[in-house]
Amino acid sequence: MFTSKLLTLVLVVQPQRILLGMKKRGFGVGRWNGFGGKVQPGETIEEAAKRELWEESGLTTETLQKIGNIKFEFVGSTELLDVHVFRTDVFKGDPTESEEMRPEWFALDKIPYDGMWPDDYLWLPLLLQKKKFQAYFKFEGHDKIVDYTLEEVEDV
Ligand SMILES: CNc1ncnc2c1ncn2[C@@H]1O[C@H](COP(=O)(O)OP(=O)(O)OP(=O)(O)O)[C@@H](O)[C@H]1O
Ligand SMILES: [Mg+2]
Ligand SMILES: [Mg+2]
Repeated sequence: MFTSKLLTLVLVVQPQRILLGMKKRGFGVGRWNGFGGKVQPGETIEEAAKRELWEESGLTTETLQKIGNIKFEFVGSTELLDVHVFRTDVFKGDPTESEEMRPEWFALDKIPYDGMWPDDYLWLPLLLQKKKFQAYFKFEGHDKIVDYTLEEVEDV
């Protein structure tokens, strides 16, 4: 009865800053987020993560670290989102605006949590500390978390 949609999310981190993109269209429009999207048939999750990073930010990377898995449920919807979260500290290229995202660097103490999905505030600090995590969030609409679990894990 519940179906699940595989998605990727990549956060590009440097010692003092993080790259986020302003979503210009579609799901999450108007919010800052990492880069990512739907895994396509015939692709591994990691391949999809690299492809979406390239399409949305113009950056390439060889070295994605698996860092988190988040399941999202939206009240009234039978489609769960299964988001695989990666971190990379090594990349090539210059951030370039795409049709989907406008990239911008943020100092690590100036992350725009108020302009992000409300769950990000809870797990992004773990990612920044390179702590692996597993999480579940239940949303009512797109602004309100009504239930969640978040735990650090040895392996994602
Ligand atoms: C609910 N709380 C959430 N918190 C943080 N991030 C969230 C999220 N819910 C979805 N996400 C991310 O949002 C992107 C959606 O995918 P999305 O960009 O629409 O897909 P894709 O790039 O394939 O889009 P196009 O079809 O080309 O427009 C994708 O990275 C996914 O991980
Ligand atoms: Mg996307
Ligand atoms: Mg995309």
